Amino acid sequence: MRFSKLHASGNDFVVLDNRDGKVYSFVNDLRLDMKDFVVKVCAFHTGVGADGLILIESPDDPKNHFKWQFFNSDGSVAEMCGNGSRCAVRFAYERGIAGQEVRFETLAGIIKAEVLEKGRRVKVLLTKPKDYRDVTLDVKGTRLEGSFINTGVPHFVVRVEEIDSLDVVSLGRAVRFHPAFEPKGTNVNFLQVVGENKIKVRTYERGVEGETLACGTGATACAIVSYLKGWVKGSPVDVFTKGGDLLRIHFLPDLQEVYLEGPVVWVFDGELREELFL
Ligand SMILES: N[C@H](CCC[C@H](N)C(=O)O)C(=O)O
Repeated sequence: MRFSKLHASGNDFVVLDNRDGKVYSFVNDLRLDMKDFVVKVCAFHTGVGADGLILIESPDDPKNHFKWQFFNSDGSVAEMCGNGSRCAVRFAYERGIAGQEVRFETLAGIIKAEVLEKGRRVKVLLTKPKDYRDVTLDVKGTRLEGSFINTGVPHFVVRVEEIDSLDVVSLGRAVRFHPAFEPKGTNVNFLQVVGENKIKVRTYERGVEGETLACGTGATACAIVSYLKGWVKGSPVDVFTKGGDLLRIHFLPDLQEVYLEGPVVWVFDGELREELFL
């Protein structure tokens, strides 16, 4: 079973072309369910290793170039993924599934994207931010005065003065499973303002259950909350990620359009063998 490995600022994904349903046949023939398949493929050391897995499928509406199924590395399905979108768009562009302007179907709605620099950069029009509200939590003896916002998936965002020494995993896990966000939980983002229209972000990701090197919808959530709070002046906001890459968030003043832009790397192509699943 052919697969490709791509990463967007260190948020890494296994991408498979399932337009002919071959992945489902492969999984069924091995008497697996998709969750088992995803967990085994995304496992570091024993599998390929990735934060998530993306199936590229034929679109329901022929006006769109493709549909995707997005899975976190724990096998859970997420409505959207900003960095995963950038990888999926690069994959579709290079495989001739789409041209420079791309439209694809996700559980969060139709996502439009633009291929830049022959796919080495991708700019994605995300879903309109929604459900914005302030949220104060007491976790592990710490009061977190933050905000909640949905930028395709749910995000809790809190500003801190010093981000590098923060125990993101411990605090992140406590917030991710906090009753305030039941039943589906939330991604957890910490941001530090590091310049005019520049922020640094670290993210504990739902479904990866750990800190990732970048989170596209998380970076966007932090940029939008920073704008709404007046911590930055406006678009574009540069987001420095844990992995060191810079993501650029563009948006209209009324937030009717929000774009995530950044680099994409196509790492390698490979072949999944059945023995991985025995
Ligand atoms: N783990 C997220 C989905 C992926 C989000 C992140 N990788 C991004 O780039 O937006 C969730 O379950 O909400």
